[in-house]
Amino acid sequence: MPSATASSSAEPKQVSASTSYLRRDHCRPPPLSFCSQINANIRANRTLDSPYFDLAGHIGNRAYCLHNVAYAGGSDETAALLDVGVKDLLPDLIPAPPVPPPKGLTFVVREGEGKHGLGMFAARNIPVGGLIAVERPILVAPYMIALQTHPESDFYTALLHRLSAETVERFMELANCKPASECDIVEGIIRTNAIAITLNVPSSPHPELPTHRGIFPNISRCNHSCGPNAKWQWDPVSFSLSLVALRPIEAGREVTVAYISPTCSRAERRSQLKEMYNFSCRCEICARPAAVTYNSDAARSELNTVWTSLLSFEDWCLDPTMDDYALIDVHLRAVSLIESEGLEMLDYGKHLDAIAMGYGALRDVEQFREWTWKAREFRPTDHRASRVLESWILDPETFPVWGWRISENVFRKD
Ligand SMILES: C[S@@+](CC[C@H](N)C(=O)[O-])C[C@H]1O[C@@H](n2cnc3c(N)ncnc32)[C@H](O)[C@@H]1O
Repeated sequence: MPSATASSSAEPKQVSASTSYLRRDHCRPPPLSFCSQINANIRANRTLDSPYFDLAGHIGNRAYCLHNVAYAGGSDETAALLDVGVKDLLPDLIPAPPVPPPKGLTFVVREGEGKHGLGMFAARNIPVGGLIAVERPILVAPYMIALQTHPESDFYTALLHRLSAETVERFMELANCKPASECDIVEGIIRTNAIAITLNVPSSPHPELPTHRGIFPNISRCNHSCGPNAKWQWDPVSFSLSLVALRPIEAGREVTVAYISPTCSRAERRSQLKEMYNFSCRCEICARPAAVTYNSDAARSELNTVWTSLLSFEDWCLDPTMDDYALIDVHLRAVSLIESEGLEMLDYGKHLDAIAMGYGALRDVEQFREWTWKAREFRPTDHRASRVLESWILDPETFPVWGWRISENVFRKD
């Protein structure tokens, strides 16, 4: 296993773009009982928004191809298993990432003290919003390919044959949390390291079509934390995944992401991680004493519903019977819970914006400036937004909803 890997040192061999088509009999539907089980799961999954999903129909209409993605001016290599229709919709040449990879060494991959195997560690101080890595996937496959009757591993082996020896070696060095009794090594590596990505293709009438999984040479090395200090950002146009800091990360600290939704209870999180990735989570949040965990579970459950129970800014502006601080207080509470739980991934920036906006609507110059500054600090790399926020700090009266909650309330109809 590599002991240290620089973000800028990956130089895989270039392979020419090519496509080969798989025989259609690879797409025979699975047995009925299996279909009903998958149908029930997909129909119940509200994020897929597919209440009438029919697996047999889905499989019957699918034909897959193996394809080497071609990148403009780049040396990255990606072997992809794609639905033929999806492949036809992708451009022949994928453009460069909108933001170039950070210059110099931002991380190293090494063993940590936590006995999590290898992990990513900050090689220098990284500010909030700082870019830690930008990478192209080594492999891409549809999220639903597990449903083929043809052994899944055959597809993956065919994909690996399309990559250079160095890239295959890097892939084979990735962690495998699956026992041999469950699947072969290649499939185990994919299931351990896959990150969900969405391709730029229309989702209707098959909402599951854009969803794929990608394996990344370094970013897949990130270990999990229930209070992660970084997040993934996938750009479907440039086929690139960025790793971005959610809090300042000191040099030498481990960079972590959340593999699962962090808003469920400690027990639920641990059971999901055990089932999906076969590990007992050793993150700082899980290691806290029982009394803290009790409050933490309650805080996460509250954060899970904060947006659904929230009144709108317009309603708050309109209703003179409502407390002036009703809306701001909800967002202040969310910010305090997020900070104590290390959950900046849960719309922290949106809560900061809402608080600043609320104080602006109340014409509270001091608080407006303070919270607009916090909102600006949370997204230092978004230069356009920073300029706008700075101009409002300098001259609050230029803020578009300045004073809307008081006196000449523009929403009030009477
Ligand atoms: C995607 S890999 C991460 C990189 C991996 N540590 C390596 O050596 O390549 C996922 C595996 O890392 C380990 N892991 C990740 N986060 C962990 C955590 N919070 N506690 C314990 N083990 C963890 C588990 O073995 C898990 O199956």
